[in-house]
Amino acid sequence: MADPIIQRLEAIIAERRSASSDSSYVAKLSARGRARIAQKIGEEGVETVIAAIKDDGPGVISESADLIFHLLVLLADMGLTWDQLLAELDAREGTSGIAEKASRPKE
Ligand SMILES: N=c1c2ncn([C@@H]3O[C@H](COP(=O)(O)OP(=O)(O)OP(=O)(O)O)[C@@H](O)[C@H]3O)c2ncn1[C@@H]1O[C@H](COP(=O)(O)O)[C@@H](O)[C@H]1O
Repeated sequence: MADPIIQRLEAIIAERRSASSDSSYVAKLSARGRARIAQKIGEEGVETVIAAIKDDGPGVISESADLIFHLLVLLADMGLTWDQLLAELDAREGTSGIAEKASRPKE
């Protein structure tokens, strides 16, 4: 079960997706389409990497929060949930990382 803050954010994002783009960042970003949402995840990921390389702990926390927020916006756009993501992690628990990689579908 998702953490309460994640549950609240999922509910807020679901509600804000259909708000006015003038008053809501979620609505504005969602209106720009899935490719733009996905691009934001890439941008926030790069900003997290840069903060990590600079050994900037508060920066990593802040950029990671942006990253998770934008991931939630993407999941909502695709009709997916954080609980599904947690279930995937849960299914991997206790397996070796090497074995897990070998069991993944080939890309
Ligand atoms: N957690 C967040 C959150 N984290 C980051 N952001 C926004 O994400 C953006 C990231 O900054 P960037 O500089 O990369 O992007 P930008 O220049 O603003 O926008 P782009 O044109 O580049 O896409 C900023 O505008 C932040 O305000 C967030 N916006 C909203 N939320 C949550 O979503 C809720 C609903 O927000 P609204 O949709 O605005 O009502 C809020 O109450 C918050 O709880």
